[in-house]
Amino acid sequence: MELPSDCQYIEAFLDATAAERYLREVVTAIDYVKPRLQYSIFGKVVSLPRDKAFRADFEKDGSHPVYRYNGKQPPYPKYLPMEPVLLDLRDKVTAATGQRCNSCVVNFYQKGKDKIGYHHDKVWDFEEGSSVCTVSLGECRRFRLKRVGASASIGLDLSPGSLFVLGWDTNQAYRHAIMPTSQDVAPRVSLTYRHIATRNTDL
Ligand SMILES: O=C(O)CCC(=O)C(=O)O
Ligand SMILES: [Fe+2]
Repeated sequence: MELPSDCQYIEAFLDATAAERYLREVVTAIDYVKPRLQYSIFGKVVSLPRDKAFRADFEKDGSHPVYRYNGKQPPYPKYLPMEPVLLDLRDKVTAATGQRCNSCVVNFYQKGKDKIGYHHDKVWDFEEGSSVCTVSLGECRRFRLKRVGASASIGLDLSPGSLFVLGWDTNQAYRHAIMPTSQDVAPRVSLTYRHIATRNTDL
């Protein structure tokens, strides 16, 4: 199925050997926020169905971008500087797409039931007009894009070593999701690179 024109799927962004090597490096380097983050829905507090880690470029004075994905108010997530493996992939992403990226949220989908429900990325902290660039590693999982108000969706299997670019307009007009699966699958890691304008020192 055809993707919207501001999106791009580069299946062989990394070759298979590089994808495996980066997966091992990311698994070794990244500690996720523990316990799993929680959110409230209809008055009930539940854990997110995946693990997350927040990384960004830090200045010498310790200031850094913050992406408040969960609401405009503090507290915002705890950020750490990007590890060398994340910097390395960030540079490859920018070389392939032209998109500058100063932050990376790592998502870890350990089991098939781990997922992300349909959502728009919150853009209040984004550089206006920027795209979200996602590198997938590990298990291949089904991504879906669904136009607001539509029932049909576009499905895409995000394979290890692929790069998906979600354009600004598509993020507004469509919601996106990673579907759960009842199959017994290996873990998947996604590196979601963004260019964030808000800094912790602005808040
Ligand atoms: O894991 C993915 O590929 C998508 C993650 C996502 O949509 C997000 O972190 O906002
Ligand atoms: Fe998203």
